[in-house]
Formats: sequence, C-alpha cells, structure tokens
Amino acid sequence: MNEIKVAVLGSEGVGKSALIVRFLTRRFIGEYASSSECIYRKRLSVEGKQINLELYEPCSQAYEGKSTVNEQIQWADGFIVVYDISDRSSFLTAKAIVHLIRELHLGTAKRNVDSQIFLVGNKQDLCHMREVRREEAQCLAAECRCQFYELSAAEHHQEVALIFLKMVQNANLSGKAKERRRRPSGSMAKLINNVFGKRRKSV
Ligand SMILES: Nc1nc2c(ncn2[C@@H]2O[C@H](COP(=O)(O)OP(=O)(O)OP(=O)(O)O)[C@@H](O)[C@H]2O)c(=O)[nH]1
Repeated sequence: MNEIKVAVLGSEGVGKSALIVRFLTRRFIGEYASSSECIYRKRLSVEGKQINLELYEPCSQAYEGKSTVNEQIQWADGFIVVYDISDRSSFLTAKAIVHLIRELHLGTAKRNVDSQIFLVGNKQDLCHMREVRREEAQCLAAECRCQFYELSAAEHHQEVALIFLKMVQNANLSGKAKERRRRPSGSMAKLINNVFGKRRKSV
C-alpha cells in the first residue's frame, strides 16, 4: 500500500488543526488542542489505489525534537502552508516557510516540488478584517511556483477536502512515496517560531 505524508505548516492560530479536522471529520469544532505535535492518519482510495495518508502538524508551542529541518523536509511528500487572511504576520511567516522549503529542496536537489506546495489562505469568512489581498498571495504562489487557495475551514467542507485530495493525487503522481523515513520532530516548528516568532490572534 502506498504511503503519502503531508506536513501542514504555518504560524500559530492560522487554522491548521481546523483544516485537518474538517477534512478528516467534516466538522468545524471551533477549539483545538495545540500542546503537542500531531500525526493524523487516514486511509483513502485514489484512482483505485489504497493510500495511507499521514498528516503532520508540528506543535507551535513546544519543541521536543532532535532531527534537522532537512529531515522534516525529507519526511514529507507535500506541504500545505497555511496563513490567516486577517493576519498579515501569518502571511509573512507562510512566505518564509515556502521559501525555506524551496531552498532546502533545491539544496538537496531531491525532487521537483512545484506541485507539492500549496499556499492556503484560511479564514476567508473574516474578509471584513482582511489584511492580505488575494492578489498578493497569488503573486507569491506564482513566484514560488506553488498552488494557491483561499477558503474558510469554518464554512467550507468541500473546498477543504478538495485541497487535501489534490495534494494526495499530486504526491501519488510524483511517485515519491517510497523510501520511508522516521517520524519528524518539532524542528520545523522550532525553526519557524525562533525566526519569525509566534502570535495568537483570537477570532
Ligand atoms: N473565523 C474562523 N476561525 C477559524 C477558521 N479556522 C480556524 N479558526 C479558528 O482559529 C483558531 C485557531 O485554530 P486552530 O485550528 O487551532 O489553529 P492552528 O493553526 O492549529 O493553531 P496552533 O495549533 O496553535 O498552531 C480557533 O479558534 C479556530 O476556531 C476559519 O476558517 N474561520
């Protein structure tokens, strides 16, 4: 059976858990524990193939790992980088994460990640508080050759599900899901938090 591993990254409070839980359970429950890193698992059937999907969400409040950032990058087949459209600083963090992924991939020259980084602007329902213009995010996505989506985990189930399924299809097509590596630690989260700081924004 094929295994596909996707890391869901972004600054604190952007809705990473909300998106994952929405995809896995179809529900938006409002509050999510964020004290530890999580790996969620789901079995899917894609184009007649059975796939074990692992979704990794690093903890944004603690660091416990030892592995290098490179290992985090090596671990994942795809990346969903999330920001909150009503929080400009979360967009700047997402931008830095996308650049970091590309840089590390170029460094290892491992594989083409063009179809494997999705930039996702969450909390579209808060557009009256918008701090990040859609066009600006589209520009970043074009510049970094990633796919761009804007949605609301609170309001959209189908759109959220489509993003995860598209990511699985892309990763599946890339045929990378082969040699498996160990479970990632919080290095990526630590690096991101150390460099860009953390911010909690209530909604
Ligand atoms: N209005 C609105 N609120 C949202 C949406 N998605 C998530 N939230 C809220 O944003 C807050 C943070 O959501 P989480 O899913 O915990 O965010 P996270 O990125 O996992 O946060 P950490 O685990 O702390 O890094 C919660 O209060 C959610 O209810 C959305 O689409 N719209």
